Amino acid sequence: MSCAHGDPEDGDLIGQDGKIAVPDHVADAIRTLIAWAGDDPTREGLIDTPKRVARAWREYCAGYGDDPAVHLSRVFEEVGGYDEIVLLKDIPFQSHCEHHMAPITGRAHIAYLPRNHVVGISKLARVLHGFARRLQVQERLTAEVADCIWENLKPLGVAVVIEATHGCMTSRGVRTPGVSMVTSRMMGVFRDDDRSRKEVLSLMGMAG
Ligand SMILES: Nc1nc2c(ncn2[C@@H]2O[C@H](COP(=O)(O)OP(=O)(O)OP(=O)(O)O)[C@@H](O)[C@H]2O)c(=O)[nH]1
Ligand SMILES: [Zn+2]
Repeated sequence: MSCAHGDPEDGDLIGQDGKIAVPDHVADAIRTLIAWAGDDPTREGLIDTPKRVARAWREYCAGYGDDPAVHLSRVFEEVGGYDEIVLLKDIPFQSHCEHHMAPITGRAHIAYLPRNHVVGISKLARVLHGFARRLQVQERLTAEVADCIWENLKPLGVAVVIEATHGCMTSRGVRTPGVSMVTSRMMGVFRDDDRSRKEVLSLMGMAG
């Protein structure tokens, strides 16, 4: 599948402008929402908005066309005997909550303890984005990233910590800006061994 970056997927029609053609029923749904929100979808500034919104949502949700495990299929074994933690820290990401389709904006720290091979470091961020570009809850996003690395790299340990703010809490509902949600998933040695967990949390800049 090809949609990791919001590119057209198989079966998408491409319009004369080279962009994904938006089906009428999708544009109609967005027009209905604009009218329900209180504006006039036929006024000049909003005429093309349904198409823009539809394409934006295809981009926000490009992860549905991505199989994150594929990013972990190429591994390197010549690492000079390196057998310590590998950590990718402070990876910014954007997702959308499945309850309100509001933005989730945050940072992830992803670590693993290699067994006998490593993966190209950018691939950890690709796995994160593959799951983040879907409708999510933060707990599931955290678990999916950790499970994907665990199952595909078969390392000795995986640790994923995500800190994020939820638009559905800041701009609506309880309207409480400035709070972040922290979730973590520890597997293998990071779950079973206190010292390993403390070490990885300390490398992540979190009190172990
Ligand atoms: N656990 C968890 N909750 C989330 C996440 N994203 C959004 N939520 C929460 O999902 C809940 C949905 O609650 P509901 O009572 O069904 O919906 P609501 O009436 O819109 O709730 P309010 O946001 O409190 O106005 C809210 O408390 C959100 O803050 C997430 O990633 N994880
Ligand atoms: Zn929400």
